[in-house]
Amino acid sequence: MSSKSSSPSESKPTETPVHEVQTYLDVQERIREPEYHGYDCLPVVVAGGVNISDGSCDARAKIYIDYEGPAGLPGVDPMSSMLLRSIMGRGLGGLGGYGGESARSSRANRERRNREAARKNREEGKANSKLINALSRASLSPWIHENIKPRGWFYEKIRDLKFGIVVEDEGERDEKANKEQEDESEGEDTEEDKVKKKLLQAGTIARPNTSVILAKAKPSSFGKGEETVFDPTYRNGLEIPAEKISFPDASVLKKHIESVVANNLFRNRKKIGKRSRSNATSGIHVKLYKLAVYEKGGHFDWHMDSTHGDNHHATALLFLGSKWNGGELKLRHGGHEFSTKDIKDLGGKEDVYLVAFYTDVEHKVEPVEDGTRIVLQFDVFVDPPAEDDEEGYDTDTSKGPIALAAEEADEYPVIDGIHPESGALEEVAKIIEEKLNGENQEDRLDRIAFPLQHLYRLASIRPEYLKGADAMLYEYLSSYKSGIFDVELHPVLLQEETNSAGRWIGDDSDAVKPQAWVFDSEIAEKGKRKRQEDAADVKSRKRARGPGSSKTSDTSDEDEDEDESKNFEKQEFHLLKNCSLAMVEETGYVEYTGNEAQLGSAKYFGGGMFITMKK
Ligand SMILES: O=C(O)CCC(=O)C(=O)O
Ligand SMILES: [Fe+2]
Repeated sequence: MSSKSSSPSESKPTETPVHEVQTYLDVQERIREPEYHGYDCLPVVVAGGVNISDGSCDARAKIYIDYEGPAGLPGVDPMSSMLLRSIMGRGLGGLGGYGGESARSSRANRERRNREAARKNREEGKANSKLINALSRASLSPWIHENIKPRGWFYEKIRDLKFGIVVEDEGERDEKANKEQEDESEGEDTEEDKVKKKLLQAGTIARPNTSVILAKAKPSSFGKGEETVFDPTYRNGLEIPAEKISFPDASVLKKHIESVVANNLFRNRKKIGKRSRSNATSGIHVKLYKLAVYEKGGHFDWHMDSTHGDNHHATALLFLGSKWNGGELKLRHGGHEFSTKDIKDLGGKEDVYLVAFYTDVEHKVEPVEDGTRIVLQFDVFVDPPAEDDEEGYDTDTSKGPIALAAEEADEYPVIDGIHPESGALEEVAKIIEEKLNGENQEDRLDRIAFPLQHLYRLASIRPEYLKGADAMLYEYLSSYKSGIFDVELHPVLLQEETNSAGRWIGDDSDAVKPQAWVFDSEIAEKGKRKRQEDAADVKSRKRARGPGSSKTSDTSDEDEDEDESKNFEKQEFHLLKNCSLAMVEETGYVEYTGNEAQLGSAKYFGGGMFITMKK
């Protein structure tokens, strides 16, 4: 949704607006581009049964969509997602279907197939909603908040921590500017430059000097699609970049944030299992990004934060002890919501608060009613495992702290009521095992998949970078029964096929309901084959390829042989309501990112977890 006001709870459009359809058309263009194929995504096409590339159909799997949703989850209107609106708005629960359907099929054929699919869905819906339900309950909080209480040991340590703003000496500035113009010099400050800079004291963590800060803060930009823009109707705030903020020693503060974030949001990182408070090498490090200031009327509408590296996975906000009213921070993810309004005393004088969340969690700052709201924003980076160091992160998934914590749900921090329900993970694994390796050989699936709950940069869809519930499920399923499953991660593009009016292709007839299919990466394969044309021999190009062949982009002959042995004829993809994957192609979901434009490799992608039985 491109309009800032069309959040799930705020609007329920009845028609699909044209600009949203345009986004989908853009996506369809993207998937056809050769560069896109280079990304090696598995395009999961939710369509009218028609292959977008040539109208043929090569469906190999059923897609199940969480229609009813698990009972008891705080609801986000399912109509909020364009994709789900299109599919669910027609009152079809647990969509699914068999076989292929060509664009040229007759209407009668389609109707018959639809009736048949609907009947099968009803029969199977019950069984499949069990998996979707269990997956939804295997959930982890995507955020944490901590009141750094006055009189607490840590508050005492940081309350008087001073900081300053680096400014150039006013008198020297013109002279320097002239000199720079003459020299045309750019880059690092010389020793001489540094001398010319001075530090303005900006107060302490508990008592920031508002007037000094306001005098030096500049208007904040934000990323809208591929542009970085200023638009006070979307974001009206001021900021001072990290380079201009100087702490004599911020190590205690940073270590604390690192340890809180590590122990809650990244429990699968190195040494976290030890749960040592003083552990500074938790595999997480934070870097100050900026100081943000909102005065009366200041606000920032819904967005996800832009990322500053493939290993940048969370944002930590330290609310300084200035006084303000309003300006609540709202967070939402996967149907869960949180608001700082519920935190007593936030905005109370000298109170310090910490809120941290994964970068793909949508958030907004409501208008400040009065006072000045001052926040230090930190980027949270996950240290990549050292290349030659297998112990760089916890590879022993059988004892992974997330898996352990999930088994012992009581021990896991329960935040805002979101926590893994004990038993939910085991239930997920059991259902998957039954589907892949059940007694009745005929009914066995070759592969089963579900979406990752978080969004990632393309390069970050890797086991060691998984966030929250994704990390937990990956660990659990990889180690289930000493490793009976192969668990693969793939970027996934969910795609809806509509015509320019936003109608399903073939939607001219009441009888024709949308069918949902998972396609294998045939489209990607075509692009890949084209690239290989010059190099590869004709024979190998003509060979039929299985869907498993999409998992690497640099396919060698050896890989091809291996890929061909994998033939996933029967697969299922289970799509959860409110999952980021279902929303990722909404205009509003990806176009409004944090502080800068989201370009190239910094774009968010959805992913899926694909499970097969180990051979
Ligand atoms: O100040 C806040 O609470 C959050 C600001 C924010 O979301 C941002 O600057 O990206
Ligand atoms: Fe943000």
